[in-house]
Amino acid sequence: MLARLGSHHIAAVAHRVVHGGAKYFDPVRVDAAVLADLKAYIPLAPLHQPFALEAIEALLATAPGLPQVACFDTAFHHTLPDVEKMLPLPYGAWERGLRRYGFHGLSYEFMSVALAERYGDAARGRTIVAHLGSGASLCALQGLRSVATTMGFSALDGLMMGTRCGALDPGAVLYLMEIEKLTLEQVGHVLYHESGLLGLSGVSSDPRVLLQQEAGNERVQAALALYVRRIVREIGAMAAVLGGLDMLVFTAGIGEHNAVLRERICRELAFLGVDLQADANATHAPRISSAASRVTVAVEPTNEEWVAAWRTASLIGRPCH
Ligand SMILES: Nc1ncnc2c1ncn2[C@@H]1O[C@H](COP(=O)(O)OP(=O)(O)O)[C@@H](O)[C@H]1O
Ligand SMILES: CC(=O)OP(=O)(O)O
Ligand SMILES: [Mg+2]
Repeated sequence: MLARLGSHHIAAVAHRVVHGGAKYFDPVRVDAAVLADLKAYIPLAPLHQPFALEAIEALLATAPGLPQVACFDTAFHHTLPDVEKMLPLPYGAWERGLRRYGFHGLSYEFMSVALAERYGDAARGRTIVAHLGSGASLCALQGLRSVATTMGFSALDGLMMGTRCGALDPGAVLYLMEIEKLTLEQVGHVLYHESGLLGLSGVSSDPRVLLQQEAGNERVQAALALYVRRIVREIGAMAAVLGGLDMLVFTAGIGEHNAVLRERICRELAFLGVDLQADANATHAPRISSAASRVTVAVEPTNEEWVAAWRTASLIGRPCH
């Protein structure tokens, strides 16, 4: 990487760090003490946290003077009201930091900038952003701030994902461990790596592959149907929290590129006043709702790296281009 940059001066390195725990919200310059804190959150985000921290640690060793800034996926959801943050566990859990943090915050922060630019005040109302990538979540925004989100304490909660289960009855986890005798490690592997689209279909975590094999494969059909159903259910829940819906935005790999799944999701949302314009949806146009739709439906490419770079530049006092 350094060789590729040649003679360019590096002012700082921005990192997307998925979990900032209860301590870190604003971007922070990472030193050995901060790194040690962030390592404590590895069990809360095992698919993400270790890899970001590995990169930071390697650079701390090779270029100790180079500012490195951690930008947190959890930060954007700092505005959630307590009623969304709290988990219905014994109160001590809340005091120990067991609560809904929410993720994909860099993506939602990007949306708060991009949607305001493209739609002005129309984006400041009751908006739901669907970040559908390998991981997937929804964020309900009011005045472009997060008021509800589907991911929780870890990036396992909420929507069904490529290999992650999403929201699951905790009783199922107890059953897997107590009756089926899975160890803690095995159950973690099932929930993070062997569930979701891959687990149900037995074919792939990628909807592109599943859509190709759907005809004649009942497990693939079931996986896609549940994937869509979970999104529809959660959009209904978010709309209830918002008291209605003005704008629905699709982003990330699947949200930006998969017109078939967008169509299947939106078809179930007619009761909210969602109506797609088929050609606009097929070509991934910025606005894919029909003129008659009561809800503006948008496709907006995300850019988490831009947010991390922008935040890092602000922290170290350099302009960001
Ligand atoms: N051109 C495309 N057409 C359809 N789906 C796509 C395309 N590009 C990416 N995807 C989908 O995006 C998903 C990955 O999303 P992405 O946001 O890149 O995830 P992550 O950042 O978590 O790796 C893949 O499952 C794939 O189905
Ligand atoms: C937090 C998370 O799930 O991120 P990703 O979608 O990139 O896996
Ligand atoms: Mg992503």
